[in-house]
Amino acid sequence: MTSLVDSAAVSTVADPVLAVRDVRVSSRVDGREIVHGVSFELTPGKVVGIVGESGSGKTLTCRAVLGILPEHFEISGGSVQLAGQDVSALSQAQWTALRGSTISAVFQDPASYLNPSIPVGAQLAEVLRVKKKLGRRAARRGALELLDAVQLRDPELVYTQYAFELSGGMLQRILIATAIAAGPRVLIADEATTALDVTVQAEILDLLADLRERTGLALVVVSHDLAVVAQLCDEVLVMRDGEVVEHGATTEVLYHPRHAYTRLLISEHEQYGLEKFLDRTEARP
Ligand SMILES: Nc1ncnc2c1ncn2[C@@H]1O[C@H](COP(=O)(O)OP(=O)(O)OP(=O)(O)O)[C@@H](O)[C@H]1O
Repeated sequence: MTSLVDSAAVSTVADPVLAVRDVRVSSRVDGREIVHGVSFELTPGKVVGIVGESGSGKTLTCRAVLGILPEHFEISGGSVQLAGQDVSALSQAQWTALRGSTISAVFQDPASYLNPSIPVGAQLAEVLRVKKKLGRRAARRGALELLDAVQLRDPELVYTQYAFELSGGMLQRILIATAIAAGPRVLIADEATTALDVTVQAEILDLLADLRERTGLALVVVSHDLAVVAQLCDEVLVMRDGEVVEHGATTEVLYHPRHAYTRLLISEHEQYGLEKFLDRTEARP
């Protein structure tokens, strides 16, 4: 049987799956620009991190890339190319088709994305029915396989459970399973581990690293936590007040920060044990 999870072949061609070029986001109400030009590229299996304090524009950047900006914001400059396609030309229907199957996202607070009155397995199976056009039995089988892939013990039991019966870490795994159900090439994780305790957070980060390794999934990891980025990302963008103040290889940015703001973020994180993650990053081939 072909595995749903492993079927996304790792491309050997390093064409970017996502190319964000000088993206600007402005308010439609007063024309004020809030995000002042963000650029980065993702090739298969690459992980880019976006860090910065609250309100620096990380989420608006992600929403711009996902085509889900709040109503009173618009992309006012630059371009987003997804799998070679300029997204500004997409209709709503085309966007709906791409979301899930090419680009997907997980956010903080997984419980709010699940229906409390339907077992989580049925919700996951529904995604497979809609997005992958699977029949009822194949969708159930696929859902169980995904629950297993996100390392939930006893997928058969979890399949039948409701959101309120599951811990935050389990719910986040289910959200990740849902997000990768249609085999996207890019996953945006926006503060996806922020609400979790440190041990569970580390497990979820390992899971994302494992998915990237096995499926070539490219990731955008948004976090106010530099340690998260240090653990997972090849490249990092540091944002402040809607501006990218520094962008480079993670080890460069974290070991040789050029901008005073990056140095400040690092010094604030030292008390939380950033060095531990930096060691891991350095050890990576
Ligand atoms: N729906 C919205 N309505 C009005 N202003 C918004 C909205 N979303 C974001 N903003 C404003 O845009 C700016 C950037 O916000 P954004 O959510 O992108 O920041 P962030 O870096 O993701 O912060 P956080 O870590 O708190 O999520 C902030 O000044 C914020 O107040």
